[in-house]
Amino acid sequence: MNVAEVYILSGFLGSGKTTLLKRLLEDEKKQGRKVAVMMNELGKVSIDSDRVGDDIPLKELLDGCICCTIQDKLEAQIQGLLAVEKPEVIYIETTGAAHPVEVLDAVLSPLFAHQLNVKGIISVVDANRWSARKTLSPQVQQLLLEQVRHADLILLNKSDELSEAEKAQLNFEIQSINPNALSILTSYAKVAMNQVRSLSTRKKGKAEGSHVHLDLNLSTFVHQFKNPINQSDFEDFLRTLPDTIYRIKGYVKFEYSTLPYLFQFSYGMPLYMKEEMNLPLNMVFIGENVHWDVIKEKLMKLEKNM
Ligand SMILES: Nc1nc2c(ncn2[C@@H]2O[C@H](COP(=O)(O)OP(=O)(O)OP(=O)(O)O)[C@@H](O)[C@H]2O)c(=O)[nH]1
Repeated sequence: MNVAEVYILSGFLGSGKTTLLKRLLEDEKKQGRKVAVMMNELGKVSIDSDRVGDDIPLKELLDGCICCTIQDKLEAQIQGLLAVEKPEVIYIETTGAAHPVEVLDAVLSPLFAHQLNVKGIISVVDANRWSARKTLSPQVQQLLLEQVRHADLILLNKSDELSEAEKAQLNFEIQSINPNALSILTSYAKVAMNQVRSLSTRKKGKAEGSHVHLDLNLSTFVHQFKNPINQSDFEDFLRTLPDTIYRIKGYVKFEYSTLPYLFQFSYGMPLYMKEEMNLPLNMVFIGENVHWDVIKEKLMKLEKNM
């Protein structure tokens, strides 16, 4: 089965994400890999898509932000890409207003989680905007913070506009918020490609037989059920989960039904929707500092109890 690498480019409006994307695509051209790019803009017309070469399939996710209104559309588009274009790598340039957890959530569908290897979230920080962030609304300040906190690689961009003292101060501030990520001072997003490509090599805590990605801060875990389970045992299991599991979604079959349910769990709230057909019983988890091997053990026990 083809597994496509996925890079998520995050960062506030105007921070330099497209500049970075252009660099990454130039490098891909040299490597000769098959690339797909997904972009989304807040408006109807995307200017940035003109900057991508003709030979790269581009799916634009207009009419909204990846994180809120168009999750289903994104899911269908990725599925289409995987089936038709079979890219080796997918770059997702998120809107500057996107929250990294929501983006990761939108990207990972239980329908194709096994076909994607999410290498990491690269956040581009606009150095001047960061320094002046106290003048922004509390919501925007929080978003900037989250984009730093959840990143695996942080580019402190537009450093050409900073003095040496300001550079040191910025680096110090960012590293104290996210000591796990590599942070690099850049000008026009000029980053050494090996620092981008080596993101996955810093994985840790991989559970046996499972797919764990992004182990630095946010991490994801995919479990495949082989059998139906008991619903009340499943709900007991949910109650034992750490509150650093932000999101679960996937298909699960209960003993009383021949068809699966789409299960959604967001910040403690479970939701079930009955499906009309049989689907692979994959369940995707997104969390922070979670011992996935413990979760996996509990999930396997649910199946054994049957
Ligand atoms: N001085 C300076 N300007 C930069 C740097 N990086 C990018 N820019 C400029 O900043 C502007 C925004 O860069 P983009 O790459 O389009 O930023 P973006 O994050 O994709 O912007 P949105 O698509 O609006 O979210 C452009 O005019 C870039 O040329 C840098 O390191 N220094």
